[in-house]
Amino acid sequence: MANAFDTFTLKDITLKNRIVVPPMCQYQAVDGMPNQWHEVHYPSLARGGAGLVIVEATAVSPEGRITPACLGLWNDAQAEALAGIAASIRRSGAVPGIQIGHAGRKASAHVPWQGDDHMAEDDPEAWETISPSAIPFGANLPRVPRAMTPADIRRVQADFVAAARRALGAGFEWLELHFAHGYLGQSFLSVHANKRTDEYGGDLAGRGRFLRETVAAVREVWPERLPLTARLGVIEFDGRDEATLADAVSLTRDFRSLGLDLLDVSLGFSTPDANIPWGPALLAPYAQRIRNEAGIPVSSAWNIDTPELVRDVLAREQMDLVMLGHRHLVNPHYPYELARALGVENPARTTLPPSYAHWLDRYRASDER
Ligand SMILES: C=C(C(=O)O)c1ccccc1
Repeated sequence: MANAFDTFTLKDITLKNRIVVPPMCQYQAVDGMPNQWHEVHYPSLARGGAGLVIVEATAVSPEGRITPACLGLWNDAQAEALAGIAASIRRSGAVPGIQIGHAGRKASAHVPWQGDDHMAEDDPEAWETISPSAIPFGANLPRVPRAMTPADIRRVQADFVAAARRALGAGFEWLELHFAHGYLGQSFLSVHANKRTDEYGGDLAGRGRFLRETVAAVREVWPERLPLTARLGVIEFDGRDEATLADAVSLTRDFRSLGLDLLDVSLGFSTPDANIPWGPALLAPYAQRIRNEAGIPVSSAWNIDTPELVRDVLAREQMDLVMLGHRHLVNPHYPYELARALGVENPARTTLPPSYAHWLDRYRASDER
């Protein structure tokens, strides 16, 4: 039975605890390049005590960005700049991870606080969107994407492989393929987005082919000794959940046989009509099902909002790693708060750098006397 401050070893990487800062888009990049925003954001989070910090969705090509302000890993200059981010995460005490992805039909959008919607097709900043089929997401993202040709599929898969190579060269030690949240990978799996009649559509074997092939191709270049993971929407809350979950278990078994080391269990977000039952640790039961039925370690996120929920999802073996995004944005030192709440001895020394722990231990706060 694991607890939040147990170590976790996957291949040659050992995390000092089960706490993960999940990828959370910052929408602060220019031409895919990180800048001072990211140079402050990531080490600040890493200093807080999490075992793993995963850099936000980083596009494998310019058209794979969600917005013009998304990070990219399609050229060497971006890789070089991201190497500095990886090093700063490691220097700050966490393992550096990165999520690479392609936004598919959700691409070419304004940043959330500027509309969160598709840019007009004649907007000079906009670009063509692609997807398995010419079916729009709808709602705030109504643009009809171009249906991908086999050549597009091969090109995008090659872009994932090139980005993985660059991530390795940049010093990242944990790679997550973004196959969730209605982006390109999820769209291939989704019956809402994929109506192809060729080998990349139809039954699960067809709808899963892009994802399986991409896992296999990236595994070829990502060293066996480093964790290769994927974030997958295992449920859509669209009225066909049992079918989606069964597909997700089957596909995850395939991923495992292709060399995937862990699945990051998330939501599909493939349709604007989803009826998501937001609530405490809402995905934990589905994470447990994937963990048990696919026989693979899992992480998961979404409303694991209290120390008691963190304690319980690990104690119940519903997941191996907890992804605490909201809590870290509110308090980058959340692991300290978690350690105190869970009764960990010496919470400051357990979670924070000596420069902080020294003061907290020597001059205790009035509520700690
Ligand atoms: C920007 C997102 C990402 O990178 O996955 C996202 C999108 C929808 C829900 C949560 C997160």
